[in-house]
Amino acid sequence: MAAESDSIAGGRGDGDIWERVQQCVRCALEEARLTAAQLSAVGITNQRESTLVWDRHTGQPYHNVIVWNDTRTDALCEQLMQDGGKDRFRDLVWLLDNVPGLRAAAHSGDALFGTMDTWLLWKLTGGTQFATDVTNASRTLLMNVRTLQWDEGQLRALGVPRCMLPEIRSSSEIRSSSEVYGQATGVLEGVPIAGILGDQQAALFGQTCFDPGSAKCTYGTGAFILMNTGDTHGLLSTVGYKLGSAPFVTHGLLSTVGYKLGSAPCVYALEGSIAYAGSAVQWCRDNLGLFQSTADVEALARSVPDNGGVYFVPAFAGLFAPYWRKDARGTVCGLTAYNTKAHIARAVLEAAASARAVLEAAAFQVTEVLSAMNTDSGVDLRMLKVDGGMTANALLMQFQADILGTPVFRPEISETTALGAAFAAGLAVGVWHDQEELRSTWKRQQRFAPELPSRAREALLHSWAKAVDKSLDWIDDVPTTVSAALSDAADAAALHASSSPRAALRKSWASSTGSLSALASSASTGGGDGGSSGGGKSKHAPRRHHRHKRHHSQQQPDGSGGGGGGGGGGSVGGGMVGQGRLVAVAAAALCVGAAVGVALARRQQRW
Ligand SMILES: Nc1ncnc2c1ncn2[C@@H]1O[C@H](COP(=O)(O)OP(=O)(O)O)[C@@H](O)[C@H]1O
Ligand SMILES: O=P(O)(O)OC[C@H](O)CO
Repeated sequence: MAAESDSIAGGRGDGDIWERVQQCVRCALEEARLTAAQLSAVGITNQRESTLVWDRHTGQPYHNVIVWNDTRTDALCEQLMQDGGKDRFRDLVWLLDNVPGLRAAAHSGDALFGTMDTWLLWKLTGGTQFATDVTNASRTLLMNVRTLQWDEGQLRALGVPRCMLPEIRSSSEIRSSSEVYGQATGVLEGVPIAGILGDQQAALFGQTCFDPGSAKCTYGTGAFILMNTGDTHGLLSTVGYKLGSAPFVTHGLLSTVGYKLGSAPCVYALEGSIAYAGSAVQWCRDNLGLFQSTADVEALARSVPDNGGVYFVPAFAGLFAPYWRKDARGTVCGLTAYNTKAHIARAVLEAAASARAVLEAAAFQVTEVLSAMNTDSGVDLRMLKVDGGMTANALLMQFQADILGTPVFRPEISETTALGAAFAAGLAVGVWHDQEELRSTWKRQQRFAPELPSRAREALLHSWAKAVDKSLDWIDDVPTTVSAALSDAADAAALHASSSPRAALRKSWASSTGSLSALASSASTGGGDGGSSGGGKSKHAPRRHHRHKRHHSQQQPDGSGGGGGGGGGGSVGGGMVGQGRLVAVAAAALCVGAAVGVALARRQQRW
């Protein structure tokens, strides 16, 4: 089924993923000058929520992968919410509803469901092992986070047959060869697969955030902050609401599974997710052509002393934590009346100020999530451990510390996600003896201390909050482009009944200027040219009730879209020296949508 066109956001052929994972494993082995036979164990870590359904007999997927930030299932979510649920797992239900014959195949036991870890485990073991770990299972919202088993009530409510779901196991099958996930075949022939962790939980583990209150932020495509909350699912006192077996929702954060080592109690975590972080930098590079490579953003941003009053809210597919607003859209604020079109053209070409704003946006978002976390957990964060591709950017890291008012620690190994998977697998087979030993391997590469006076910090946060406010309330039932207004046949009658496409566009414009009622009335008399672009103290757009039926401005013609282009090029690397005679190398094979952390054991060699 990989023949269907693959868009970055809309899905990927499974064949691509499997092929690329094998390629990356080969590359990792080659670079490390090792053979599979020299490996002690392999751990799998993966982009979470991304979903695949395949035929158990042929191994053929029924559909492309639906990745975590795909918005094609928005309408389904709306429907589920109206039916009384919220945050229910949507991707599998969408597939069951939309792929011809899939529901019957699911009920007959022919169709298997998995997140990418399950798919890779199944492929690596020649189709003999069908399992997932608690962290990945928890992201489907089909698992009961207390019993750590599939929730029968939830399955019934969503019409998901139990027989298509994998067995749920721990994240690290500790010290028993009979308990590892399975033995690999093919490219990793004979190697025990001994650990599985969703990528963000793997980073938490790789950062050795083992104590309650310790937290990390991974800056990749999105940015994900996880704080260890201990072995009791204990945020009940601050719970905002809870529905079914879905995680508890507090201040826009999710209580989720952190990791589970063998038969030890499960460790939980509080999570704040930000949809666009590194992907906003990619957007500047690819869609605006502001610079050649993502690393160039730092020099461009450093070429101006500050953001010049420009704020950029990358709400391309709405805002995730702590807002969870699907109606928000990307916004650039703070352009002044002094700017001419020449300034705008120059700004688009050089974009120094906005490049800085893009970086700062990531830091602002993380700061907000951490502030919500402090409130919910009752623990004040004293330091933040960071990892992921964006942490190469020292300007961003310094700004993060400044705006947070808390030191930021960058480790020697920034591919902490792969490292965490290697740790989980290595623990299982005895490469490391315990978590204390893992903790002792964590090395700081740089500490970024906050330098910004609190007065300045507060001023910036104030302006950021205003910018966020301006990004809200953008998407409603009215199309925002001429083509959407004209081509939406289903809406034509309604539009003609109430107004014209011209009026619809004016309405969107009015919303953007915060003067909806004035413009709506001028539209009805045929007047109004969009109003003044200049001064005056603009008030915030009036809040309206939204039904969010369609997201015209975001979706692609195929209904996909909104994704941030998760994943990215492969990267292989990361080295560390273990205690004693064994040296462990975490080799990350990052593919579109999937990553394999390989724990390699080798004697007396430094990497
Ligand atoms: N020097 C840099 N400055 C800012 N962003 C960067 C830099 N280098 C990489 N990035 C961003 O980091 C992201 C890749 O990080 P990575 O951890 O590999 O993400 P993922 O695991 O989601 O694929 C990309 O979105 C890229 O734009
Ligand atoms: O695409 P990433 O690497 O930012 O991570 C995706 C997360 O796993 C989504 O839950």
